[in-house]
Amino acid sequence: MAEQEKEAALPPKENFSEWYNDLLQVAEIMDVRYPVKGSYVWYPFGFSIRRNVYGIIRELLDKDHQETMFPLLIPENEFMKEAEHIKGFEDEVYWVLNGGTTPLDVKLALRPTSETAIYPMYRLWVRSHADLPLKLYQIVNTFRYETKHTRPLIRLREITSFKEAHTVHATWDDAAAQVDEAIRIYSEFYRRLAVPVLPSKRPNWDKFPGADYTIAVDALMSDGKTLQVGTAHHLGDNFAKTFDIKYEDAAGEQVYAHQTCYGVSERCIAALISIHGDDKGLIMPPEVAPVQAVIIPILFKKPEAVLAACNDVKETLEAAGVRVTIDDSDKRPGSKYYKWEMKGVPLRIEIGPKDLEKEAAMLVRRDTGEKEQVPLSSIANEVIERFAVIQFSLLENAKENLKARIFDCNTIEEIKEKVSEGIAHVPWCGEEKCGLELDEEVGAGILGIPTDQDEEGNYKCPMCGKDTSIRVYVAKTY
Ligand SMILES: Nc1ncnc2c1ncn2[C@@H]1O[C@H](COS(=O)(=O)NC(=O)[C@@H](N)CS)[C@@H](O)[C@H]1O
Ligand SMILES: [Zn+2]
Repeated sequence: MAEQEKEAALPPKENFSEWYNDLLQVAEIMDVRYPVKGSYVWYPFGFSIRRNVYGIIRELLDKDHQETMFPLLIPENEFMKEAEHIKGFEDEVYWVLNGGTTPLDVKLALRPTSETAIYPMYRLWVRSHADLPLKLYQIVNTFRYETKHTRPLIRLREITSFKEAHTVHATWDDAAAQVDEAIRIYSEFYRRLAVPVLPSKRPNWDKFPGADYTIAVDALMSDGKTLQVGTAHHLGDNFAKTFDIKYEDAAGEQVYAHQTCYGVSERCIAALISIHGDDKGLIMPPEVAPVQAVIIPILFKKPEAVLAACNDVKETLEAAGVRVTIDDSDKRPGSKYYKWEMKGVPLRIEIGPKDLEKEAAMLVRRDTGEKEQVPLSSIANEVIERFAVIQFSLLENAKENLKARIFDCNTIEEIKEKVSEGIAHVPWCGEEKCGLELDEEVGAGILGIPTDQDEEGNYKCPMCGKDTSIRVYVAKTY
């Protein structure tokens, strides 16, 4: 990859939009110059982050799901079967009309999501309650003709990393338990990325087309807007009735199955970049960092001895499973620091003649800048311990920041003021009319009813004044 000729200056993070766009390029995560709107190119460095991040979601799902892959193209007759689903996607679906110069007799949809590709096959696969629960997932590209402003990793027309799980159950309750399990898996997935998320039940007007209800997890981005970073849908037996997915129960009756589906996309990477980065660039949680430690030789004296020590340290760390590199390029140390800080490498290891005299190395944390000299003899333990400390610190800081930016509000004025900084926690009577009017009034929408809705208090809906015991999150969103 062509090295950055000059050290491209990154705007300060408070200019979040410019900071985010420039960082994707300068840190070599995504190249946004591809000539199709809403389609972007992974640089190898960015793709390595994706591989590590999706390795975690696979680890969590593979405990009791199976990974598979369904076709990209969906025949129109299948796609058009589920009325609500079509209504939800008719403006977003791409169609293939020709094969070469031959018009197709059946139009083919590029999957915007795969219910209508998968469920005709589930109809063939599900026969008896012994086949249930069926829990499959795939990680594929999907296509949505987004008309809102497209943004790399956040709002794509080609979603390159769409992890969609589709499960089949004997009863509505079993499917409801699976939706809760999906949100638990997502909360654990995001904890591993040191990204705190808020699970909430979406209001009816914002649920997935064809679902009974939707529970989503939202992350608070550093500009105070929230990003929906995962969703789980209870599909009831709506799709089972449409696609005739039935099983024979213990009494020999044919029963329609109940289903769920749940998905995340590369927004998970947008969230970790946005939440952990700073003015110097990325800060990678160690578990997903393509390079976890970079060794910088300080070569003004005894260069051979220093380089030999650096290679020993690299071998020792590699043997301990650390992703480590030595930057022995002929750049001056300062520009090396700049490059690897930009790429968010969690730990820098400086080794020079003075360190050698003490048989030590200087460890520098990317997240805090803290420097500490450690003995070469225990470098692997010292490095691995610090990864755990960095992970804990990134998550705790992010949790504190989130907590500090959720504001209890009771009046429209308070809500208006607070949604420009973060999330308003607002009483709501539950009426759609009030919910939509609130959105109009304050320019921010109801995210949903927190799943950990603790107290049943008595509040007044800020729109209609009616007594209510529930409060919802309201925020400006991506
Ligand atoms: N245009 C987009 N670009 C990037 N990510 C997106 C886009 N649209 C949706 N997503 C992400 O994909 C997740 C799942 O999409 S969804 O429409 O909510 N749900 C489904 O498609 C269901 N079939 C579950 S997989 C969303 O929570 C959101 O995080
Ligand atoms: Zn109301």
